[in-house]
Amino acid sequence: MINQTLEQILKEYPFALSYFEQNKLDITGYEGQTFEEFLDHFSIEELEDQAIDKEKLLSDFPVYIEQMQAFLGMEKKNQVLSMTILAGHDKSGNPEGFAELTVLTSQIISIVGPTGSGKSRLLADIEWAAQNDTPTGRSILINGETPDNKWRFSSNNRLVAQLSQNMNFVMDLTVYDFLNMHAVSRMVEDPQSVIEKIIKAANHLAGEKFDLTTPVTSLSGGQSRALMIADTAILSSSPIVLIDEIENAGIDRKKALDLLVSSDKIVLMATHDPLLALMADKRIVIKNGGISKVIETTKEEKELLDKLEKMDSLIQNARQELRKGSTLSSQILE
Ligand SMILES: Nc1ncnc2c1ncn2[C@@H]1O[C@H](COP(=O)(O)OP(=O)(O)OP(=O)(O)O)[C@@H](O)[C@H]1O
Repeated sequence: MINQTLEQILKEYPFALSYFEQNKLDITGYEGQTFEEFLDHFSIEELEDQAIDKEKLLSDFPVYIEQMQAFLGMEKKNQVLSMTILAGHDKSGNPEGFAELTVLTSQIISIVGPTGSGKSRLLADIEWAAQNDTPTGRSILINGETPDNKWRFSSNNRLVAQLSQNMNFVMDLTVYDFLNMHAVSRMVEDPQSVIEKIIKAANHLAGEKFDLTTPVTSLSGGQSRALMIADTAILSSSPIVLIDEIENAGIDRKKALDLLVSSDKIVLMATHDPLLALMADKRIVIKNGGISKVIETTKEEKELLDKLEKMDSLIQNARQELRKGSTLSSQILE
């Protein structure tokens, strides 16, 4: 907030105007400046004449905003706009090959590296919002600051939604019951329409269709994945989605990522799949437990991705034909 202009602050917190009024501060004409810049425009004489205590005004301001928010019942809950990883060290104790990495909402970051190199450890550091208290020594910032403890200790305010490879349901519910339970616990206004939206999105991702009456225990691996991704994108309050390998998930991976990104999530995925790795905006390369570098996906790689996607769809078609019991011919390459 301290870096926001007065105009931005008033847009977000209209009641801030009364703070300025109470303190007899006329901000007219200074809307494009920060509060500190505005206070800096007073001359020493003016500060003395008007008994303006700059330091106190600045430090009281966020407290006032917080108190007013709580009073008005509009506490900011899950507004995460960015996540920053501050470097730690690899398994041998050497510093990581980057200093800090900030990821914004709607960005996708892939994590690549050999088996056992520490991909899951990085995801776990993020999930736990590490504060130099895990084997890697990394720290995680949210919106540029040390995260509030609610992210670590509250079950309602989960920072991270994990989508892991195995999604085996053990409960005896229909898809409708499952979604309804989630919608009610999230206290959404119109559960019915949210449920409709999720099942539609899930079927858009899944190879074989299913409906609300299907018991969750009889969903295929791909269907349950699709359901969880749609549920996470549409109903979960967690701003960060961590995906551990979705290569063989039997879903349309591109559509799945598009859906998550369109819901303003920060998406990080550990993967060995070139298609997924290149769909990301950046990729983190892990070696020996440390991030050795962060690569921005190049224009050439994005062009290559187009070609790889075409090759991939040929393979998918071949797979589809085999499933149907067809005999394959070189025609599938056309
Ligand atoms: N910087 C580090 N310092 C100390 N231990 C680490 C570090 N990074 C990872 N480890 C440990 O190394 C082991 C392997 O890491 P991890 O399971 O994250 O690898 P992975 O890349 O996810 O492997 P896979 O691809 O097989 O899933 C874990 O026990 C993890 O806690």
